[in-house]
Amino acid sequence: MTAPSLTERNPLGTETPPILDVKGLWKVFGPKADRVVGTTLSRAELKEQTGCVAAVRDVSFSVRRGEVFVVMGLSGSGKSTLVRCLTRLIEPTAGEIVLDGEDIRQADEKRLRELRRHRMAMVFQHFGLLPHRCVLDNVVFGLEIRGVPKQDRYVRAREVVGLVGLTGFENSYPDQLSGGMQQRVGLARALAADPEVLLFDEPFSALDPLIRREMQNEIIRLHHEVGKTMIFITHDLSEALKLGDRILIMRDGELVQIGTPDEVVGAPADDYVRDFVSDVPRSHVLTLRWIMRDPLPDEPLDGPELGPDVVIRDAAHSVMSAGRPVRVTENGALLGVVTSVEILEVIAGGQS
Ligand SMILES: Nc1ncnc2c1ncn2[C@@H]1O[C@H](COP(=O)(O)OP(=O)(O)OP(=O)(O)O)[C@@H](O)[C@H]1O
Repeated sequence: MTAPSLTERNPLGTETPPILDVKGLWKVFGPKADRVVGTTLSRAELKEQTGCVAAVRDVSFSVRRGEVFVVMGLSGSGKSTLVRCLTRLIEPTAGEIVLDGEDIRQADEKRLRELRRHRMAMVFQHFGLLPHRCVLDNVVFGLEIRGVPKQDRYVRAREVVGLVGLTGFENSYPDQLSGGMQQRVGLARALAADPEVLLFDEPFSALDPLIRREMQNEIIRLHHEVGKTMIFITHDLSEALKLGDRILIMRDGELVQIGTPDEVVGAPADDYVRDFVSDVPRSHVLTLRWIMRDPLPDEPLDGPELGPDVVIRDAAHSVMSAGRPVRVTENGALLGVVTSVEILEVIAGGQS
């Protein structure tokens, strides 16, 4: 399938300014790492000839303000290294990282600590909650180390505890909470400092599937409420498709594709991505924009209207029962039509 043009279908609008710009980022582990930057050797050749591992190879991307940006790839593809390089928890070997105008690579240690506390906060898989402190005090602790004045700490802590759905549990201790609830405390702690960007490193991979789903929904709800920019690492495609406004797919340290969920599923960049997405029900991810066509000369154009970004599955009932072409319109303009034929091709054509 051919991807609809980016400007047409970018839900956040291409005009949304980036909050984070990464250009030509490399992280090489091993001796004389900087000499390896720019190499075209394969992973095995590099290891054999230099003893180095290029965990991140020439990766460039921008994250837009307010988007959920997912970094996805198999184990060892370089996701954690990439995201840790953003705040220099791992020192990059080469490249540029600019956060809202600030050159992160120029920051000294003191500035880096401030950045990690106030601008780009990381939410880890293990939140490291303090067992002898109750929920509220765990969140307050996060504010304490960020230097928030004492009188403001409890007000803010109560606010974010409410935001993550833990009202009533303020005085509980971590060992009295389920895994999912402990995650919420960690989340509250990160949110309390109100950083511009939240970085999540596989935060839910240790949770059982039901709680995991609950936490994913929680992230979506929180994102709606606070609209914060989030960079989210996962190796789970369904999680990436569910949460991501855009997904960056990595393989062996390299960027393979950046795209919205429907672009990744509808127009995979190569066989690696195609393989990744082969089990995804296309009708659950692709939108009408992908299947609409020009109206035929004699087709009636008085059918119902739907927007181009309606997911095919959600449109199926209306289109199938319309009895005439459904018009796909945007801002009053007719973009194309969809009939049950196009819907059935996706659902029944071996690509549903
Ligand atoms: N400190 C290190 N020294 C040497 N090699 C490293 C180091 N840290 C990571 N690597 C290597 O870099 C590559 C990328 O690792 P990274 O942990 O970033 O991948 P990942 O996609 O996050 O994987 P996972 O999901 O398993 O955490 C791997 O080959 C790994 O072995």
